[in-house]
Amino acid sequence: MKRPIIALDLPSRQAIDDFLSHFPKDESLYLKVGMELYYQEGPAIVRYLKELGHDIFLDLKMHDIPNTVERAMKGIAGLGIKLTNIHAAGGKEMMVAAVRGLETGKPSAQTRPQLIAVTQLTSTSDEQVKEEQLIPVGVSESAKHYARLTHESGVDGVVCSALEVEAIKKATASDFICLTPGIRPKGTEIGDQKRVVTPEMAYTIGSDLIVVGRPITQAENPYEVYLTIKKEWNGEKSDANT
Ligand SMILES: O=c1ccn([C@@H]2O[C@H](COP(=O)(O)O)[C@@H](O)[C@H]2O)c(=O)[nH]1
Repeated sequence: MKRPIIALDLPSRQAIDDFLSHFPKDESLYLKVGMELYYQEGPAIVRYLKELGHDIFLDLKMHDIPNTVERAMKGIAGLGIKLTNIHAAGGKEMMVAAVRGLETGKPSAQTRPQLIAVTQLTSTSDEQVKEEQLIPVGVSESAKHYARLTHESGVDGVVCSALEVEAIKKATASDFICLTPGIRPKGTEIGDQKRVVTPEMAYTIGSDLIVVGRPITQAENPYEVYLTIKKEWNGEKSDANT
């Protein structure tokens, strides 16, 4: 069964321990360590979560000059993470350098972590793309364009909204990874996200991976909500939908 990736947008190891105490100890989770946690706890938090038996998506969204990104990727390639990311807006040269950094930095016995690039953040609206980024084609076309550049750079996939998955796979390849945040079960608060779908829609559309944060981390019973989302994301009817 596919696992939704849980975004651990929490401030400390103590907060993580409290959160994970809601889950059975022997359940292996796919966890996202993002900027909030990594900037507080550093690489030790990744090693800690791995020791507990979890898989890690290290979401640092690197966006800098190619040399800096290559060296940073080289540094994280040995952490044993499954997946990490960059911003496609950094350009092809930067994306190629990121892949090279992961390849040269990985321990020889390991496969390199998968790399994906953010196209347009799921918190970005069509208006914002047109008015603030001065991209007249709008958010969906812009996301598709960045996905093409990402594919041409030898990167494994993209972060996009599930709303763009079909067009992106058509423009790249069916096995090009589409990871989609902006997941909101029916009736939950959207917050700052703009391009959202339910877990069930993400399943129907064909997202390869979904990331869910606040609907799980801020729930009264996180494990129950996690299981409901996991069911829907695997195409099973959940009680919430019957
Ligand atoms: O386009 C993007 C890229 C990354 N994210 C990250 O996903 C989670 C979503 O959290 P929610 O609480 O479910 O909104 C968060 O960690 C973001 O940094 C994204 O939302 N959109």
